[in-house]
Amino acid sequence: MSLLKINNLHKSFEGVKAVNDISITLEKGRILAILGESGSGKTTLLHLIAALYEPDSGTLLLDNERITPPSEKLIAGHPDIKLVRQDYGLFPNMSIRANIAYELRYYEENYRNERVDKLLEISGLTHVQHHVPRQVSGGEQQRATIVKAIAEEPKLLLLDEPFSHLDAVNKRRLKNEVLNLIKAEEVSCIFVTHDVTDAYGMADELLIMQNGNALQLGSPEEIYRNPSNQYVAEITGETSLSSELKLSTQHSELRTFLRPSQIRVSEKSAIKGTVVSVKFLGAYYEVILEVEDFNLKMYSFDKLNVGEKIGIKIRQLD
Ligand SMILES: Nc1ncnc2c1ncn2[C@@H]1O[C@H](COP(=O)(O)OP(=O)(O)OP(=O)(O)O)[C@@H](O)[C@H]1O
Repeated sequence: MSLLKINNLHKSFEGVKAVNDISITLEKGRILAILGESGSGKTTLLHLIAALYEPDSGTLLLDNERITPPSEKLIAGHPDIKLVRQDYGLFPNMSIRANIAYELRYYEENYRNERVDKLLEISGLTHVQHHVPRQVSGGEQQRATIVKAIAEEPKLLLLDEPFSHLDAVNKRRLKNEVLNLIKAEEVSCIFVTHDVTDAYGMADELLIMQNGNALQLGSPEEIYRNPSNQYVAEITGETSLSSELKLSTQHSELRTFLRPSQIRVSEKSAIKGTVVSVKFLGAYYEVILEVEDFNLKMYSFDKLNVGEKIGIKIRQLD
């Protein structure tokens, strides 16, 4: 069942089309990532969904009811939609527990205490509940901000660059924790990011934006395998080659891009290449191979040597 329906949404600022004719449907319980580089319109779209910006045109429905735009309300926003901004938004002098309890201040005390206990538990913050925000880590602050936002059980949680402050290890950990939180609370979620690795493993759906336009919407896997153009291919992962592929008539059906993982060593293959460079990347090596007039990027678990001639096979992604 669809929770959010956006049709032909437009928003311009002084002639700049920040959001240009965007349509999205989000099913209940799903997680959508909006991916785009700086200035592509991600934050504007999030603010339109949160009813914090006035759309120029288009419709927004939550559970089949129109999301009332700011011009028709005294206070902008929607009670069932919570937006978590890039700054943490915690009260600095209140404990983590008090920060979360504040969201439930209008509820009866017993319910409030029980709910806060549950939120602390599912966010793994029970042990730091009496600390003020500066006494906890960045990841813990971010989790506290997110549980504050879901305290009142919103239907839709919007996260603006939720992982941008964190180093790689903490980012991986927080992604798992946020995913568990969202699933435990059965909340639907839209988050924006400029880094596709934030979306992989977390988002059910992915929207690629550029200059206010929606370039492609689909599952991360579909888009990775079948990007609609070179830009989408590049923003969703590494590409092996950026110009037209004319390696062999046998492969003429291949698209104009290749993923490094499509290229495999095959001694018997008629396609031969020379290793130009080898980079150690931890679990694998990144190898640049000169094939005919092209430089192809591929991955190898075995160390290859610069100057070595190898045969390669190109496989389809789907
Ligand atoms: N309040 C505003 N007034 C004028 N122009 C704006 C305003 N908000 C956004 N814009 C413009 O709209 C376009 C989209 O901006 P937006 O902040 O939505 O992009 P973004 O993808 O979220 O970027 P970032 O990743 O840098 O946050 C940009 O060209 C931006 O300069």
